[in-house]
Amino acid sequence: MIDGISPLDESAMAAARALHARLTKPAGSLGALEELSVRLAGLAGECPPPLPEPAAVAVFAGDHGVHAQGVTPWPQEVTGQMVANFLAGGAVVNAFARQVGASVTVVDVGVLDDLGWAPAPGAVADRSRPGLVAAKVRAGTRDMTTQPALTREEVSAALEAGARVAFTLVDQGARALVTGDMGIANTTPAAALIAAFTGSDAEAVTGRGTGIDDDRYTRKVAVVRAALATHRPDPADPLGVLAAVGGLEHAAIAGFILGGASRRVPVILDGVIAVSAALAAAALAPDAVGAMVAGHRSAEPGASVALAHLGLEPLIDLGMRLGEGTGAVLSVPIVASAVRVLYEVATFDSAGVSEK
Ligand SMILES: O=C(O)c1ccc[n+]([C@@H]2O[C@H](COP(=O)([O-])O)[C@@H](O)[C@H]2O)c1
Ligand SMILES: Cc1cc2nc[nH]c2cc1C
Repeated sequence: MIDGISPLDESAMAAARALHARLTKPAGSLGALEELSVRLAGLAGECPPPLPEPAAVAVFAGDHGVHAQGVTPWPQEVTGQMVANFLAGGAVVNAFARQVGASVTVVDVGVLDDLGWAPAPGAVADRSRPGLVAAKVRAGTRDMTTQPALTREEVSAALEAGARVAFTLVDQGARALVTGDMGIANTTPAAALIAAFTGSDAEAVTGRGTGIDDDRYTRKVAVVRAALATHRPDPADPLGVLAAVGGLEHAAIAGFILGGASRRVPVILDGVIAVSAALAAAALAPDAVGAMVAGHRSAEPGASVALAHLGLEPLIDLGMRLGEGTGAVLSVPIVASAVRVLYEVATFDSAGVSEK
């Protein structure tokens, strides 16, 4: 899969730039949307590229051993409880997805709760619950302050689970993939991943997550710093970084991004968890960045550090810090509009509009 991720197609991008020059608008007047549509043409290898519809959100859920260090005020069981809420259609991501016509798939890669998947003794597990992909690699990570959060084998399994979800959604007709995450405490591994891949200081990339007071924030920065000092993760070894200080949803989202990139389908990134995973995906396959669209700028400081490292400008900035895929889902109509211009806008010639 990684070997199949190749650079953007230069001739399709040149065709999109040439088409933009003939459309009835001043050159450059659509700002970032112009370069986005050019990039999507390069990704698809054709101009115009396919409209990025329908979009499919995958919410990857996992729990975290580092929760024991007091990095979040929320109890761990909220992760599993929110999975149930997603499946019932009652979370913010469900409302936003309905607004833009996107599907929501929930993927358990590491929730502590068995979510009803553990078969009763002697019974065969019923894995057919709608909307939930049962792909638990293990029930939560280990505490990264005392040992590596994951083994390399567990990281590989989560990467593969994420890629499989991307392949399935594309096979089912999705033309844009949207990353979502749910995991109480997961902004701590996200910060550690961003520090490891960008070389930034722990304090510059650690934020307040769901919302924490100054005491807890100080502890959270110290936890990130201690984990990095203990494991000294090597950014040239992305699996090793994910194993040392990552999370199962972070690894699965990295695989999801790589899966989408290998199918040359745009992957719209949500907040700090998604962009920390994107750093791992880019370290594994640098050309995967061509498939990444930064849906929004999360309020978490690490998100901006990661986006700058990836060279991505987010489409919207509403001060959001929810996760679930919510910020990325809001950007789906913007991505679609960028492409629609290439199909529907008249040229100066066809519309009889004078050029300057
Ligand atoms: O997407 C973001 O940038 C984001 C920022 C802050 C919090 N979150 C969400 O909040 C949870 C993690 O927050 P915390 O404080 O427990 O680390 C997890 O479920 C994330 O989806 C998400
Ligand atoms: C209620 C709640 C909803 C969430 N959605 C994503 N992260 C979350 C964290 C909490 C605490």
